[in-house]
Amino acid sequence: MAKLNFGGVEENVVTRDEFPLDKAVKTLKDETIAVIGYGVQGPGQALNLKDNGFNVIVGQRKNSKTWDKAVADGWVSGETLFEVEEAAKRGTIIQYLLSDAGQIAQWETVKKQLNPGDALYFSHGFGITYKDQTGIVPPKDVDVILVAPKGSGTSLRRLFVEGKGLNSSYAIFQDATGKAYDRVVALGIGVGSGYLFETDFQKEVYSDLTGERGILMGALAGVFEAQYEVLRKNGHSPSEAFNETVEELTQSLMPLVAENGMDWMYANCSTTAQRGALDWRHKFREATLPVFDDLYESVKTGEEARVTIKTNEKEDYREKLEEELKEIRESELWQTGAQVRKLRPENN
Ligand SMILES: NC(=O)C1=CN([C@@H]2O[C@H](COP(=O)(O)OP(=O)(O)OC[C@H]3O[C@@H](n4cnc5c(N)ncnc54)[C@H](O)[C@@H]3O)[C@@H](O)[C@H]2O)C=CC1
Ligand SMILES: CC(=O)[C@](C)(O)C(=O)O
Ligand SMILES: [Mg+2]
Ligand SMILES: [Mg+2]
Repeated sequence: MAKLNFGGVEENVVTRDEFPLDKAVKTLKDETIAVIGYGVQGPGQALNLKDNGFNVIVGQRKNSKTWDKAVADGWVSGETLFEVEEAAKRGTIIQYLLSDAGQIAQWETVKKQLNPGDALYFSHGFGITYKDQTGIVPPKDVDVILVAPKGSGTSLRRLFVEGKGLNSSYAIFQDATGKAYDRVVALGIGVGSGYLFETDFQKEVYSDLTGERGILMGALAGVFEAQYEVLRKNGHSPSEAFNETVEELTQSLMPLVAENGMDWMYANCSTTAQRGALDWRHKFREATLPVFDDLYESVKTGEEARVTIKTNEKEDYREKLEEELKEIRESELWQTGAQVRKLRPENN
């Protein structure tokens, strides 16, 4: 493990130089990795591990869309693709990648298949941290570890195919075998992480729930809508409002931030933009800080977990979700977006 300096703060991280892929493969050469669940993270992690030379099988409910997706991706029924229970039985490392609500529903089944010395792996601290609500309490004789890729499973796979990668956090909740560290790091490198930073299950879930409800998804969508509305009610066309709110951000400015930081993006904009943005930055920070404080509190008290579990365990969850996404998709803002995307030079 290396200590690296992040803006003046030292952190424990694991890099690929220190723990190369061949070392990871060697570490897990006698293990069978059972990836349980083939939704978003499942395919990304399972396929990356397989292509990196690990022994991988997939566990998924038969007669489901995702079973068919696994078959289409090359997993073979009875050889590398099994029902959840059978895969959990065969695995020595159980990657528990059902949806967080699905993990609650399947826990008794999976728990029965855990043998002493196995490793139970999560990509989220949710099940363990909110154990009072999830009932997920692993037996004492298994390792309990976490690798949480900081992004969608879709990006994890896409970037891997392009020879790039996402960063992930890793954590050890329980080290029953004395091998938990080697196992978790080998898996983190195996799923295609760039570097691994250390965390614990609680910090992972608190930061992740804050991030996705905040700037990564919730705040992003809300702030887009607010600015778009102000432009529209002041007589600007949909094209003008969308380009000035979304398109310029995703196509021009965020790639600059990704490449070289916020100051560099500012440096590549006009002096007029710089002056105004530098002033308004403070006002936006002050306006949103209390909302972020509320959000963090709601995560910490378990309220966010409660709401998530309650809605996600309903039978018609997927249908209800689709209705809400449809409302966004069919709004003027995002319909304009669809039209604008078609008109990008590379798309026509
Ligand atoms: N979506 C993502 O890219 C990310 C997800 N994670 C974490 O990874 C884990 C997996 O998440 P996703 O891939 O998004 O899950 P998902 O919502 O795509 O579902 C995964 C699988 O769970 C199965 N499933 C759901 N309910 C079930 C039930 N009651 N019984 C049996 N199977 C059931 C589905 O068929 C699907 O194959 C979660 O802990 C999540 O928080 C972490 C980082 C990013
Ligand atoms: C993609 C990711 O890391 C999220 C947003 O936290 C999630 O899908 O849960
Ligand atoms: Mg998340
Ligand atoms: Mg996340």
